[in-house]
Order: sequence, then structure tokens, then C-alpha cells
Amino acid sequence: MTQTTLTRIQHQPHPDAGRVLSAGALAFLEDLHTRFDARRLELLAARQERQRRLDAGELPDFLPETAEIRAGSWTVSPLPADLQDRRVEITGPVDRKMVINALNSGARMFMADFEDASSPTWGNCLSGQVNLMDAVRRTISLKQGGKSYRLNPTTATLLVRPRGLHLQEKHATFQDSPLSGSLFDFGLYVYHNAQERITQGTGLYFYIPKLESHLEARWWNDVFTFTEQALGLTRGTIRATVLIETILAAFEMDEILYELREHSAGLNCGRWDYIFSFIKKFRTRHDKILPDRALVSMATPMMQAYSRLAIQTCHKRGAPAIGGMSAFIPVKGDEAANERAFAQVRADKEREAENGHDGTWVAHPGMVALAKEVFDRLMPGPNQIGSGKQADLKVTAADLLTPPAGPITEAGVNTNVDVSLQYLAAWLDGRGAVPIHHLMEDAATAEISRAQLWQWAHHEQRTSDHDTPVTPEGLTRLIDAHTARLSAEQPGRQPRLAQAASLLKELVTQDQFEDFLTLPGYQQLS
Ligand SMILES: CC(=O)SCCNC(=O)CCNC(=O)[C@H](O)C(C)(C)COP(=O)(O)OP(=O)(O)OC[C@H]1O[C@@H](n2cnc3c(N)ncnc32)[C@H](O)[C@@H]1OP(=O)(O)O
Ligand SMILES: O=CC(=O)O
Ligand SMILES: [Mg+2]
Repeated sequence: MTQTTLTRIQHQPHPDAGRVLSAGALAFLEDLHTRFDARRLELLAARQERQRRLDAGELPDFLPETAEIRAGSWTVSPLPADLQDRRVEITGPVDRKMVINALNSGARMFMADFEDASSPTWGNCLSGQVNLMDAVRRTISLKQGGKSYRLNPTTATLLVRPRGLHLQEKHATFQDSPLSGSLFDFGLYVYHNAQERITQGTGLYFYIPKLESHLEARWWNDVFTFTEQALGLTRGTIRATVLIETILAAFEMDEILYELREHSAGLNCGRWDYIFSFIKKFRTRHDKILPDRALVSMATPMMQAYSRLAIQTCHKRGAPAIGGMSAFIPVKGDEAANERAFAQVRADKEREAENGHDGTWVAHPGMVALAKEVFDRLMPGPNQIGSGKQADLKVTAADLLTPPAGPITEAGVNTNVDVSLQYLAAWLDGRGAVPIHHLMEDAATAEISRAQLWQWAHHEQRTSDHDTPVTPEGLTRLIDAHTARLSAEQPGRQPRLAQAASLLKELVTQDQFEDFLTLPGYQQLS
């Protein structure tokens, strides 16, 4: 560990540390840590307490104590000019090539992701900050694979997603306690780029992941307000779009916007973590078992209720409601499969635009033009905030809590094992987003796969097509078989696949449900 003279933060060495972890940056991180980390830990403890109540049979509902906020006629602060039109947002990890390609992709926005799409190795976290610093200053370039990469004259507006509240940064400590991953990613980006952003006439824009309550939104709002004061920024320079990607947050959308009203840039429907959260929060309930992952689509009534409620809530408050990510990506070398992938994305984006979303996410530059064409056609203005769409919608707690019916199949079980294994192996390698079977897989999609295996075994489900019981012993055998197959297909990867297999066995066969696969995974990450 290296200790600097000005702060009590210690950190592991790294070639990028000199630039990123400057004395001033460390002092700012220390300030954030000492002011906000104890409350973060209390919020995490409150999640555990809520889980105990859910395990005992309580179901979420709209909060009686905040009824006045829901009934009130407030709005969020007006949006800055460069957040008015967000029709296509590309997302991707903070890898140097991806950052350049995403900024050049033709999308209006780019969300640079320290979260679902990133494996939080020390190297990725620090080089990600360097890449963003260079991108903000427009000096970013790269020569790789015989190609030269640099920014186009016109680029996407940058949004940054820091890690969720549950994640720590073990490579940097304060009095032997790890720093918060959220504060580390947020603090470094804001510290290094605030003045540059102001000079460029724009702001500091964030996506906030995995919130479970409006009290967590309040914590972020306090972090933003303190940061603006500490760095001499005008109130509202920091703007955040909150992902509604937990079942609990779906019941507190108004309250989350209200807490952040001076800093809000709306909400987003993070569908993959939302599905994962549904499994996780209702782990003990036999009436909340989900069918095969492929069947829990945005077209199901439960997911439609969620996305329409997000649109209604945002528009009532003058805020944008951004859609989510279709996992289909272009398929090289198979025209028919490629056409099917594009048709899937088109249908998803049309549903979102027709429902009233103000923009959407794509996972790949190849999908930008398609999503833009759909939103240009169905959303003539910069957004649909004043469109009145979903204004008369009535969503009940039951609408949000009734899972779609459908089978659990042999193929569903096998795909979950295969995808979980391949994803965990990639994540342990330091890659947080990977193509598997022509789908984008990241931490959120992989969470669904491994959580379903646990849920189906824990609740003694049987496959509908072969009547095979899903059991811990059966899953262990299946994981071994898939590991052997993948090891044969991918020479040299056996040790990493074996490591992934061991982690996956633990996750799906243990009695207790593990809240995030990234928590035990991080213990093995360098
Ligand atoms: C649930 C959620 O949270 S969704 C949001 C988080 N997830 C993500 O952001 C995933 C984003 N997508 C990706 O990471 C990638 O598209 C992957 C991993 C799925 C596939 O990536 P690849 O295998 O590199 O795809 P492919 O080979 O088709 O890429 C072609 C080119 O597009 C680039 N590219 C692909 N996806 C992206 C992206 N999202 N952003 C920028 N560039 C991209 C590649 O770098 C490559 O560039 P090159 O031609 O200069 O070498
Ligand atoms: O972050 C997005 C999601 O779908 O999860
Ligand atoms: Mg997510």
C-alpha cells in the first residue's frame, strides 16, 4: 500500500495511480468517505432488515408515510439543454477503445459504465478514470489492431455510472476500511472533470444504479450537494438519472425523484437488474417463481406495468423516462440470425417509444441507427414529457408483483448454467460485458441466470419438458458437465472455468441466497 502525505487514504500501486490518485483527489475522497460512508453502511443494514421482513411474508406497497409527496404537484428542476433529447443512449464499459467508439457511435448519449458492464479490477477502475479524463478533454486516442482511434468532431454527451452502494473498493482504504465503490468512482470523475465540464458549458451527469429506497436517493442527493459546495459548483450542475431496477424502488419512484429534484435527470427502466431483484427479494416465496429467463420479457404484464408507471411518474414531474436494454446484438456471419436480432431490438424500441419513453439504451454501435430511426419516427419532439401518454394509467401493487406464468425447461436450466459459467469466467478475467450466444451479457443478466438456478432448486421445481427435478446435486453435475465441455472448446481456459464453476456451485447450491454474485466474486478479483 502507498500512503500519501496529505490524506490518510492508502492504496495499492498502479501505473495510472499517479495521475488519478493525486493528493487533491485523495483528499476529496477522504472527505466523501468521512462524511458519507457511515450512512452508506446504515443504508445497507436497512436493506438487510427489509429483507428479513420480506422473508417473513411482508409484501412491498406504496408507502403511506409519503402519500403527500405522491399527491403533491411539484416537478424536478428544468433539464439542461444537453439532457432534453436523449433518444438513443449507448452504454459500455470504460475500456479505452469502447469509450472512443461509443462517443463516436452517433448516439446522443453515452453512459460510461463502472457498474454492470465493468469488472471492478483495480486496473479497470483506474484506467477507466484516465479514459474519461482524456475523453472529457478530447485528447483520447488509441492505436490497436492496425486501427487508429480518436474522437469525431461531434460526439455523444457523457454520463457516468458509478458502482452500486453494496460494492467496496478494497484497493483503497481509510484507517483499514475499504472505500465505497460508489464514492470512489463518483468522486474521482467529478473531482477531475468538474472544471473542464463547466468551461465546456455542460454539467456532470450520472446514472445511479440499484437503489432500493428513496432514503438511498436522499444519500446521493446529499453527496451531490456537498460535492457542489466543496468544488464551488452551482447547485444542479450535477444531474443524475436513477435506474429503477429493483422491485422495491418501483414503489418509490415519486419519492426518489422528489429527493433528487434539484439534481434529477429522470429515471431509467433497468429491466435486467429489476428481474434479478424480483427473484432476490422474494427468495422465500413459492408464489414468485419466474419461468425461463427468455420468457420474462418487457411484453409481459408485470414488466409493462413497471415501465408504464415509470413513464407516468416521470412525466408528471417534468422528468424524462428512459427505456432499457435489449440484449440482442448484431450477429456476424449469419444473415438470418442477424435479421432476427434486429427485429427483436426494433420491436422492443417501438414498444418503448409508443408507450412514451423519452429515449432508450443500446448495447452496440450497430444498433444505434435502428433505435434512432424508431424514436425519430415515433417521437417527433425532443422527448415525450408533455405527451400525456400513460397519464390515465392505474398501476396497483398486484400489477407489479404478479409474475408472468410460463415453463421452466431443460433448455432454460442449461442456458442459465452455461451463461453463468462463461460470464463468471470473463468477469474474473476482468471483462464485465461479453457476447454469449449473440446476446449481450453483463453482471445484471448473469445475476438472473444464477439466481434462477438457486430459486428453482430451493423451491424444488421440475422441468416441464422432461420432468427433471432441479436439485443442488443435479446442478452440481450440470455445472461439471458444462465446465468440461467449455474447457474442451476453449483450450487454455480450464483453470479460469474451474474457478468460475466453483463460485457458481457455491452460489446456486448454498442454503442462503447471496445478495450479489459480485460480492464473493470480488474477493477473488485482483
Ligand atoms: C443490464 C445493463 O446494465 S445494460 C448496460 C451495461 N452493459 C453494457 O453496456 C454492454 C455494452 N456492450 C458491450 O460491451 C459489447 O457490445 C459486447 C461485449 C456485448 C460485444 O462486444 P464485441 O464482442 O466487441 O462486439 P463486436 O465485435 O461486434 O464489436 C464491433 C465493434 O463495435 C465496438 N463496440 C461494441 N459494443 C460497443 C459499445 N457498447 N460501445 C462502444 N463500442 C462498442 C467494438 O469495440 C468493436 O470495435 P472495433 O471494430 O473498433 O474493434
Ligand atoms: O442496468 C440496467 C439493467 O437492466 O440492469
Ligand atoms: Mg443494472
